[in-house]
Amino acid sequence: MTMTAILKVEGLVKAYGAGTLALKGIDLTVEEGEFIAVIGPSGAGKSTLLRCMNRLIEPTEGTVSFLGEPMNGSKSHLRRWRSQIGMIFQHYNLVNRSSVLENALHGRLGYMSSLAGVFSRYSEEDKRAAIELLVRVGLQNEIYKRADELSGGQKQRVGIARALMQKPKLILADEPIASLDPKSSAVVMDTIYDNCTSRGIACLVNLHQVEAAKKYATRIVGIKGGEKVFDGKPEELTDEMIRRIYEGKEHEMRAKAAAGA
Ligand SMILES: Nc1ncnc2c1ncn2[C@@H]1O[C@H](COP(=O)(O)OP(=O)(O)OP(=O)(O)O)[C@@H](O)[C@H]1O
Repeated sequence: MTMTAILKVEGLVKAYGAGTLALKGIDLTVEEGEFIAVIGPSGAGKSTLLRCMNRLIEPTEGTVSFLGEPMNGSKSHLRRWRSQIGMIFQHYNLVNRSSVLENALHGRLGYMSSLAGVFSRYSEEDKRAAIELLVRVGLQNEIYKRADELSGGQKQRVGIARALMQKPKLILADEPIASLDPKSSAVVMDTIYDNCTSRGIACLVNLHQVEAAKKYATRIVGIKGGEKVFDGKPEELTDEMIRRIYEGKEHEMRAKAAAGA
């Protein structure tokens, strides 16, 4: 049986202005059911890669295809594309003065007409689904609180519920636990992992923490200086390879591995 590629990146190059070549020709395919961790030192290009995948950043060269279809750059295509890819951010990107429930419902915006979206006219079905998801991520007592009343770990779980509300085929998470303490990090990673695997959602997550990558990922991709230097199973990621990926920035890896342990 051949697996369907969810997302395919070919020859991806990103230059910021004239000076910085952040990605130097990356090829990467995300298959159905995969939970991929992208690791690498700061400045390696992890965020740039993920943002090119969702077209938050325009690649300089190369193609990105989603479910076999290359992104054509039109507004309607971009809208449809983004509605099927859930995003989870390091700093949560919630609307602070809105309720937890409203923030989760924002995941439906990509599927609504602009007018219904402007007036937040969510269907009863969407509201029930949002409440169900918020219960599932452990926020049953926070549903009507304002987002800014929550702890970091709780905010990130709202971010997860919002992404799941899109009923996405793929979730892209950009350092989802970089701002969290170890205990909240574990809860957030468990929540992402359980929900993606039980719903058949592929996931690609940028992580600083090598330990967390090894614990959750079905596949690990190592990025260094804008190039893919490792792509394999967690058990194939040797200490020597980890040293190579973080060469010259070992302090970062150790500090962050400890935080993720
Ligand atoms: N908007 C930008 N303008 C110019 N250069 C940028 C911009 N964003 C990123 N860069 C540069 O591109 C390179 C890759 O950055 P990127 O943020 O993708 O790395 P990263 O691996 O995600 O790092 P971190 O773990 O610190 O977030 C770095 O050299 C960075 O300085």
